[in-house]
Amino acid sequence: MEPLRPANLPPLSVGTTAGSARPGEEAGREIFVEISKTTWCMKICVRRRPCAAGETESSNWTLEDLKSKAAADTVFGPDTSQQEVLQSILEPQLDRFLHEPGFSAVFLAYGQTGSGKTHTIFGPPGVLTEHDYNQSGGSPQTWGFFPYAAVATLGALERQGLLKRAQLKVSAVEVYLERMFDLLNERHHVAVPGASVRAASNRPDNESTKYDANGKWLPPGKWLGEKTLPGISATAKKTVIDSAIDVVHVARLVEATRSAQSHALNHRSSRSHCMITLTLRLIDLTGNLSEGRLVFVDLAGSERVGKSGVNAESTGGAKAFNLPGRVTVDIPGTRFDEARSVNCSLSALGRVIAALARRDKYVSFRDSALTQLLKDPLTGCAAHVTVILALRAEQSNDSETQSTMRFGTVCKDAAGSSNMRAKSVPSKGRTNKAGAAAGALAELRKQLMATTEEVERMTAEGQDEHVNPQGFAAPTIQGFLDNKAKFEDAKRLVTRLKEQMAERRSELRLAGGSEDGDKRLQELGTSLTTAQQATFVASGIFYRQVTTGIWTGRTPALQQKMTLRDQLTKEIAFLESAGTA
Ligand SMILES: Nc1ncnc2c1ncn2[C@@H]1O[C@H](COP(=O)(O)OP(=O)(O)OP(=O)(O)O)[C@@H](O)[C@H]1O
Repeated sequence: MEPLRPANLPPLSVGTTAGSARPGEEAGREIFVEISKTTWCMKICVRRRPCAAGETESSNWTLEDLKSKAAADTVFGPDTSQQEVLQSILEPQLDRFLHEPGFSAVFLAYGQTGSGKTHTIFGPPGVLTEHDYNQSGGSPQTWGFFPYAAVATLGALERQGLLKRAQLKVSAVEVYLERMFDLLNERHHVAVPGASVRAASNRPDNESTKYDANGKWLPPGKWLGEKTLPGISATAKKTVIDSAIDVVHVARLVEATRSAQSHALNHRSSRSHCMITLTLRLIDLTGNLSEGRLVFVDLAGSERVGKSGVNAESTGGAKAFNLPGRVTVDIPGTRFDEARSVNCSLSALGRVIAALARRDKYVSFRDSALTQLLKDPLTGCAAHVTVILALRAEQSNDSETQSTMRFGTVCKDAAGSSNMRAKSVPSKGRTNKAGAAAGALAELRKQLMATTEEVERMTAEGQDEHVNPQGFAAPTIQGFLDNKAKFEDAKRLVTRLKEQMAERRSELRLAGGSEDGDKRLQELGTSLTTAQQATFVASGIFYRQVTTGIWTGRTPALQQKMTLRDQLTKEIAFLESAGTA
């Protein structure tokens, strides 16, 4: 594998991640330094985006005003490049992540719609491609926090010969209309006990709250007509990433599956909050296992519904792309509900942070799915939280700018009381309190054996997916199996074609060409339409056939056990390859 540390940035200031190993550095040693004490701290930074091409609107705000009003530690003006922001904000935390076992940091991008949150966390539209990566010979200068951090981490591990004893995993969860979805696992619903149900039912004024004929509360998924998703899991899937290309694929999958919508203020507006977690697990030379995390949160944009052209009659909720066969949401008022839901959850986040700042005994994390999701990263003992306040700051956005600044001051207050809280929040063992990897391995093997037995038992009981041949002629069964295979192939093809279109767009952009009239893009577009139609038809046939009783799906309980078995197997393989067997 090629060294992955981006060549176009100056060396990291600490440790061994830049260039070759330092004199005296022995592979695997320097990274395992002792940290005497971890603290919980919060930094605020303001990033003002430039006006879009063709816009000339002036602003009432100087950078100094912004800094003092938001109580910010750092301010970046419209001319600051992505690289400068990365170097100033991300790199110091990245250094610690790489050198202090168990170090955790959170980056929270907050701001009005279209202010540059996704730009900061992921990058501008269309840059997350293999093509861009290969052309730049490292992380492209435009890449955002998440892809840059992931690639830099892999590069550092490789240079230090630690790839065998380290594992980098990523998970991505979206909060959309108070429900959580796993973006790396076909948008399966991620259940966090009590979170979404309480959040919605506690708010009688919430437009998103609906009831059935008996007055029973209906979760949004039900009234949106969404199918029950198979395999609801308690936690999001963690995907192992081994190369820059894996990072590109993950980032693009997130981009493609996230709920997005075009409106007057942003043509690729994220209508959901998205949390990406990079987990680095390391086994040191004495066999101790540590786990550090970098958490990137791209919050959905707060919006004044009138400005974005959304009202109670607006139809067509966010489309989750890349989901062949999934029912598209198109319910009157859905976009309005989205805006309300986003604004409610951001208010809940503000209240939570304010309560933390006041050192309240009770902090209402359960007010929204977002705060439930952020509870762990925000209260972790080793968490270093950086809030990036993204701004448009032109005159017409004055009230949004004021409101973003207010969020900054709330966070700053919380930062002031952080030391107190750090003592009262118990550590979840993610600091350098490393467990012995060898002991963990023995425990995992025991768990694997028990889980495998469970899977076998449940399969023998008929809980795995199967065809029910009774009452069906052989050609009918064969027809069903053929269509099922066609459905799965078509889903894969749709995903591949979307990736190829993104690649082509990037090539054209780099070559300074236009997408209009590009033959290759048109061909891909036509193939995509055909593949989407095939998926739609096959999914219709599949679900109709399933209602005849010809096929029984796997039970969720067995699915969970099988997922657990796979995770345990991978985990054991990792520990064994790290030499702790
Ligand atoms: N600092 C910047 N420099 C150049 N372009 C930027 C900058 N910040 C944002 N943009 C551009 O502005 C547009 C909107 O940005 P982005 O999608 O990141 O906004 P957002 O805050 O995530 O909005 P939403 O909340 O609606 O999802 C994008 O095309 C993005 O590339």
